[in-house]
Amino acid sequence: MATVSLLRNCSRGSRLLLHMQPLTSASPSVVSKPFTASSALATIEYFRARRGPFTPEEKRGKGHLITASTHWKVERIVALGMVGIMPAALFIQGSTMDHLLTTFVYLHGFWGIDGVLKDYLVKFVPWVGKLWYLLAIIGFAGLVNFNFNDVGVCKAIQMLWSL
Ligand code: HEM
Repeated sequence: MATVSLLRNCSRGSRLLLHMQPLTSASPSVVSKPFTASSALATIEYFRARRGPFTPEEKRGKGHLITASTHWKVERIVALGMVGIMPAALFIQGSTMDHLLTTFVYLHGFWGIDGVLKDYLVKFVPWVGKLWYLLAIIGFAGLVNFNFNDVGVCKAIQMLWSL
């Protein structure tokens, strides 16, 4: 269900970007309207992440992407995914599992630390988010490289445990 609504929001978002108009419905008039400053503002408003309160219409997906809540759902899907992937990695190994495990654990850890930094540190060190993004990109690239050009994370964890 969450995936369906995510896909629906993505397709709505891409249609919106194409026409630079807030999408109120699948009305054909949206396609013919010219690009104006107010429609650009409406587009920015549509994508702007905010914490609410949301109207019942917005909660049903009208006029706002509700990016923050979509992000919240994706975070939970990733965390739940790890509950299956971690034990599965004990039995099924290979490059697909290496990349799956890396992506899920890394995304979860990335968002977890990102949340902690935003909650407690950004107030005192405003640039810490940028530093975190940079470190995270370098770290993820390193893991992907390790998966492609070395034994991969599953085998590496196994080798660590057998020491
Ligand atoms: C199956 C394993 C795991 C599950 C189900 C899980 C689930 C969760 C959940 C539900 C939260 C709370 C999110 C929130 O309140 O916003 C969380 C937070 C967090 N997790 Fe995990 N997690 C798992 C493994 C891991 C691993 C392996 C790491 C390390 C890379 C990690 C790092 C974090 C961090 C840094 C936070 C944020 C803590 C905070 O906000 O104080 N988790 N996790």
